[in-house]
Amino acid sequence: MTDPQALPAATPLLAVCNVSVTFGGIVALNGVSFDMHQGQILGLIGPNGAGKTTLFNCLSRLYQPSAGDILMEGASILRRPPHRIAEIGIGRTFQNVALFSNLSVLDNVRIGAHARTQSDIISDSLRLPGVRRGEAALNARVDEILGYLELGDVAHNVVSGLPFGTQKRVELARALATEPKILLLDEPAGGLNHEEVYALGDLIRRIRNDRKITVLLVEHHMGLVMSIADHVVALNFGRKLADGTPAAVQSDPDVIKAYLGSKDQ
Ligand SMILES: Nc1ncnc2c1ncn2[C@@H]1O[C@H](COP(=O)(O)OP(=O)(O)OP(=O)(O)O)[C@@H](O)[C@H]1O
Repeated sequence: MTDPQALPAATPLLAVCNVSVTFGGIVALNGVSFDMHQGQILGLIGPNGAGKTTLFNCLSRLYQPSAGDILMEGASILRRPPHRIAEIGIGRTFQNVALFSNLSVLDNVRIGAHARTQSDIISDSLRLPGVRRGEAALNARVDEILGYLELGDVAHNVVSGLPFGTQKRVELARALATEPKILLLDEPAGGLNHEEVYALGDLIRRIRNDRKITVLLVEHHMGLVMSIADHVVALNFGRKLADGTPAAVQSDPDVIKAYLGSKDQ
């Protein structure tokens, strides 16, 4: 967990600084900047093609910006490969659920927890005392998270047989098992019904409140974003259009115009 005391008050947990991304001739992001502070839920919105996924992919290190920087606790993350972002406290979920579908819920969550262990193959195979202690701590962490997300009853079920909404919770559990400081959620409401979206909003808020995890939410479901975000950043055509409280962004004339000109809700 981030200790807010550890950072100077003015240092954001995450800073997106003038980030641009081009694909051939297409400018997907054009000089986008914003800060995220510890404990915030930040909603990233914008009509189709605005650049949300591109930015999300830069944060999770799948894309490399052509200009600009992304700082986590003041240090650039841009030389870090995607499989090493968990080490610095960035966890993520995927739009269409990316679990090991033939493995159990428990094994999927253990894989997330392993991303944070210090063990290596030699000490693992020798079963050194430090490894055994690490395993016990890992098992306790996984059990706690399964309980927290009410997945205990399906812990030994194979993921592919579970309803989509449950699979999404397993993905969240796997991301939480990496003990993130920031959780990046890519359209978590996609494919969920009304009740499930409501429960998801409640869960995201609880995760922030109970576990002190900062959340970045890329989401088309405006009701969800506006009900749980403390801060909203709106993009359009790769540029930042607005940045402020949900109420301020929702009533921003440029945001209204961008949405009225699109097929989004
Ligand atoms: N891999 C890629 N190659 C070429 N162009 C891309 C690529 N990814 C995104 N783009 C383009 O970059 C722009 C931003 O796309 P992006 O997917 O980031 O928008 P978005 O806001 O996530 O849209 P949506 O809400 O529809 O998912 C669009 O013009 C898109 O066509």
